[in-house]
Amino acid sequence: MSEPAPGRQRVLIIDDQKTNLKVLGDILRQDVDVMLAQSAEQGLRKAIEYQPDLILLDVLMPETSGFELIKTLKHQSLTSGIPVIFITALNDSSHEEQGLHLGACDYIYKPFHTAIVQARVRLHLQLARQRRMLEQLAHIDPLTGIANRRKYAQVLDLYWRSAARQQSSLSIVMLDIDHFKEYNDHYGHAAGDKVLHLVANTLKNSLKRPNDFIARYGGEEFVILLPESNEDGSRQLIEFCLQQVKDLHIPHDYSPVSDIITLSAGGVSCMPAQHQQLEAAIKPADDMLYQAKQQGKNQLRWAN
Ligand SMILES: Nc1nc2c(ncn2[C@@H]2O[C@H](COP(=O)(O)OP(=O)(O)OP(=O)(O)O)[C@@H](O)[C@H]2O)c(=O)[nH]1
Repeated sequence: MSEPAPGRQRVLIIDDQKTNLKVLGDILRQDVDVMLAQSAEQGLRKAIEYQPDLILLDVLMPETSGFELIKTLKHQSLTSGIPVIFITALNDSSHEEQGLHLGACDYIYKPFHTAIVQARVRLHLQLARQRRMLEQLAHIDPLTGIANRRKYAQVLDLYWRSAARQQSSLSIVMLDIDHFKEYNDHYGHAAGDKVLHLVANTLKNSLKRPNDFIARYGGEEFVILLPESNEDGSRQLIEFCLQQVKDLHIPHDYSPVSDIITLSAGGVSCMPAQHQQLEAAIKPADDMLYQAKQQGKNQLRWAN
């Protein structure tokens, strides 16, 4: 399956009848990238892998019905947000009610009218796009443009569970700009805002892997999550991040530790266990940041 064209939305059509797949595919292909699946199992796989913007789902299919499949889709975090339109020969109100009750956003009877299918698909894609934009806005810190604390909480939960399942290491790092109050007091709040933006984006651009994650934790504090990264690799990367910020050479004549903007950081690498408390696992990173501040700032401390 080829990659979809950038910017184009994707629709996954799931129907056991090849002719239905072809007809529906043909009428939508002009507006969107179309993916086809001939069974519920194949549809679920493609929904997880390709994250379509919309699913058109037949109800009557052998083995697993559309009603069964939508229950699975709505229960999985990776697919629960994808809108589903039923398109079915079950053209009575009780089935329509059941489909909508199970979480479908629309219900179209077969035989269908081409123009109506196109119009409804367009409408739901537009709603999906608006929903995605709102979600993105709700997860971005407006000053720095990086993820905010709400997004961090979600990603941490996701990474934590995934690391526990795969028995892999997760590194958590807290970072804080040194003597930022003095910076604000002497250079002004607007200049402080610019520094926050620059530091946040320098840290972000210093991360290497697609799943490395940074958020603004609050004020002048940031948090970095490094999944599948052990202590050595994580420490090296964070030292590199701190150096990248120093290399900006942002003057800070009122910092007792340096004449440029520096950061202190505290990190921990852990192997999450299913029933371990998340808060307890993060605390060492906080403690290490505190230690770094106490022991002179402008440094990284790592929990043993
Ligand atoms: N410009 C600006 N300043 C902020 C923002 N959020 C928090 N701050 C400032 O960050 C400063 C944090 O001060 P402190 O918590 O005393 O920390 P600090 O001066 O960096 O001292 P250490 O952390 O011990 O090095 C305060 O002056 C806050 O007003 C922001 O969005 N913009």
